[in-house]
Amino acid sequence: MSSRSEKLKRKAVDDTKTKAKKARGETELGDGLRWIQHGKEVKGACPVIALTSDTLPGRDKIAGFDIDFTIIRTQSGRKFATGAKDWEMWDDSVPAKLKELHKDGYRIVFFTNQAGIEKLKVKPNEIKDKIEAIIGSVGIPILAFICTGENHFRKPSTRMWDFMVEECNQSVTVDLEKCLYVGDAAGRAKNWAPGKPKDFSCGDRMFGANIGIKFYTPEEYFLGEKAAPFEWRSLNPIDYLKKNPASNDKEEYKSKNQEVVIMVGCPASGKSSFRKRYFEPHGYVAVNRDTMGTQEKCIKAAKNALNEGKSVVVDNTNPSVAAREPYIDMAHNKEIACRCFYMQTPLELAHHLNYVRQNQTESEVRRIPDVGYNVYKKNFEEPSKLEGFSEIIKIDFKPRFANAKHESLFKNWT
Ligand SMILES: Nc1ncnc2c1ncn2[C@@H]1O[C@H](COP(=O)(O)OP(=O)(O)OP(=O)(O)O)[C@@H](O)[C@H]1O
Repeated sequence: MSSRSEKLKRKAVDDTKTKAKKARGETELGDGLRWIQHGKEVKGACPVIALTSDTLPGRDKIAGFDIDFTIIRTQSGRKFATGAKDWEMWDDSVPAKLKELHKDGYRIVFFTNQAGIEKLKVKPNEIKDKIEAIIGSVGIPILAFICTGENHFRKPSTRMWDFMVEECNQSVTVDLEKCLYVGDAAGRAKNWAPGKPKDFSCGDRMFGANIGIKFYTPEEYFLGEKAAPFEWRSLNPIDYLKKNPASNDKEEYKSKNQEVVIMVGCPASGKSSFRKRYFEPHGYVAVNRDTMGTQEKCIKAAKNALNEGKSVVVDNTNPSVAAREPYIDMAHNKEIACRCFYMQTPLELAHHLNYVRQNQTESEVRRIPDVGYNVYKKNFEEPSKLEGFSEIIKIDFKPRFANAKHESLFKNWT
């Protein structure tokens, strides 16, 4: 056989082996590195794709890095890469610095939010190929965790980190004091350095803070620049709790007489928690569109409960006069009182609670998107006694925690 046909044959065998490896989720990188999927699938997509290894020994020191505009930048100069090959090192110093960390006993780990995958704007293979190429070019084993959408694992949630230390570090305990995280989403304002644009978010800095490890921007870490000023851009949960310590009040809101209670408040302002705490234990029947499906079903359920002599609590956002009217009419027809409980939870806090709730749930239930808040704002009409309420009671938010996990999630930046 000619040497050319031998070469072709060898290449065909190699290609088949590579294909088989790829089909098994394995890479050409060695060290047992292979791609896995993690988390419950939603609409056919897994929330996390991860490059992990069962054979690499675990390490107690983790150096975490965001990828885009931290480890690499686009070669094209665009904001978003035009393909798997559109990248170059963010700075020439990056590979040497990563190698040095590796030599010093750190496990290098990439954590990247890639919501473009869920939006079908970017293919998982494009990101995977890019990560493999980066690792190949640095020449050390690196783990990688890709969050594929706006799900529970998205930074600044610590879930990708938790999964990495709990299940991908060969049971070696991580020493947070020695760990660090580097990312460009650091909350810096426009012109934080001459001509620099505003950071698109503060998510990387929050991610580091939520884990409880040191955080650096790429400029600080790779170029040795001084720390630039920044803003968190959302509720400061620790400060909030200092100013508003958790309460364990014994307030009572129930009525001795049959009545209709209408809750009013934006998404995640705490309405359901409130009615579960103060009304349901006293036999009030809750009607709620999220669980019942439609307004018609809520109205029917409310009528039935009232006819059985029970009190009813309408636990919807109820922003408008029109949304509240059918329930006020029901109360008037029955000649019973109708009270309005109007949540005063500030919007920024409700947004925070929206994320707390997402992180509390093990299921795939996600936070209410911004559009839910916009619809509420658009339809909002301040509740008034002229609508027929016997009383309007404004409820200030008081933190109360069901358990330690709830409290610790509340303390996370979101
Ligand atoms: N007083 C509180 N202290 C601490 N956390 C709270 C409190 N009230 C509610 N939360 C948390 O805030 C999140 C949202 O609360 P809840 O589901 O009660 O809001 P909601 O107004 O009923 O939301 P939606 O309108 O979307 O149904 C939950 O994670 C809940 O645990």
